[in-house]
Amino acid sequence: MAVYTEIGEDDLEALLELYDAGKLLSFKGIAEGSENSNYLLHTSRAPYILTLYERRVDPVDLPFFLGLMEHLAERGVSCPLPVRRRDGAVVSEIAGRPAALITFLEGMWIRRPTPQHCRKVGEALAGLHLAAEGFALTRANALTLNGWRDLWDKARPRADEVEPGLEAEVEADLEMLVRQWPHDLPRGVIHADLFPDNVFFLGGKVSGIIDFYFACNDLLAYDVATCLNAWCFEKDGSYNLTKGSALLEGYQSVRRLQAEEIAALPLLARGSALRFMLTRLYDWLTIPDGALVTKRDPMEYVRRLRFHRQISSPSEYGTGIQ
Ligand SMILES: Nc1ncnc2c1ncn2[C@@H]1O[C@H](COP(=O)(O)OP(=O)(O)OP(=O)(O)O)[C@@H](O)[C@H]1O
Ligand SMILES: N[C@@H](CCO)C(=O)O
Repeated sequence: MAVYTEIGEDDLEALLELYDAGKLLSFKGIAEGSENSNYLLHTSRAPYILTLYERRVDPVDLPFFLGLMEHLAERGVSCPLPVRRRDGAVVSEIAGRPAALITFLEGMWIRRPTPQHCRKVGEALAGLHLAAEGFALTRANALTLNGWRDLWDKARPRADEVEPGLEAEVEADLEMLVRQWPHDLPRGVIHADLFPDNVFFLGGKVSGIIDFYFACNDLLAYDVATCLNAWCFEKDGSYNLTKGSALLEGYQSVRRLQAEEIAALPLLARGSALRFMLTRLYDWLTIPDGALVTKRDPMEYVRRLRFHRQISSPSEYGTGIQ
């Protein structure tokens, strides 16, 4: 459940007065998600999503996130479009939180992705990378090497509560990644959180990409690695080579990966697994039990880390390179 901030009908009606978005008919909090509060609104004009930005979103970054959605939508990516107020602004305030009204996208996210879904998400990711070219604003990735270290410093003293030995294991990974992290690969705007719950499908096609609130400028292949982690592992923790290969083929049918990017995949996938393990671990240790937020299991990503550690060739992800 992710409704951290409750809003009242009067406040919402007053907020809608600022927009040309019709009169409020109904609204309800959306249970899914974990980062921000989301409401589904029905107005006399259309359905909309109202997002209230919570803990991990720095309001300074909102022009980047919302501007990126506008840039991508103009270039044919199906993503929410921020609704401008009558005065031209896109960021409002409600219940003391910064908030934006965005368009509603049709579709459902896929609980059990097939190789065909993985291929489609690969294509969509590459399409997003190409469409983002030329976006004027930039944002550094707050959740790369330094950000990992900051999170780890906070979580580390209690890591062994989650599994004995985890502290030493993660510390060794982090040190290795800092030493070996690639810096010279192609860069651009990345989504940085393209998990199944952020991709809507309709009739077997990608109908929309949402949740750009970790987007930033970083290595394009790192986004591919994040998708391999998020889409191509089974519930039992095993890697599905057919899915991995489909995702990579889908991506490369739109944007070819350079040999250096392919060679770096094991390291990038390991870094990406560490990144999601760390945010999950931090939340696991800090969000009180009983809060209206679904806590995601850090151990799922510890197991991904262990998998990537024993990879000896990128072909084990399905790249087709021996
Ligand atoms: N533009 C949209 N159109 C339709 N539904 C949306 C839209 N934006 C958000 N939603 C709904 O709200 C839910 C949560 O949104 P979102 O993933 O952005 O939240 P979050 O808290 O940032 O989640 P996450 O944990 O993935 O970071 C989605 O699963 C979807 O059901
Ligand atoms: N997609 C993230 C949550 C939002 O950042 C995870 O599964 O840990």
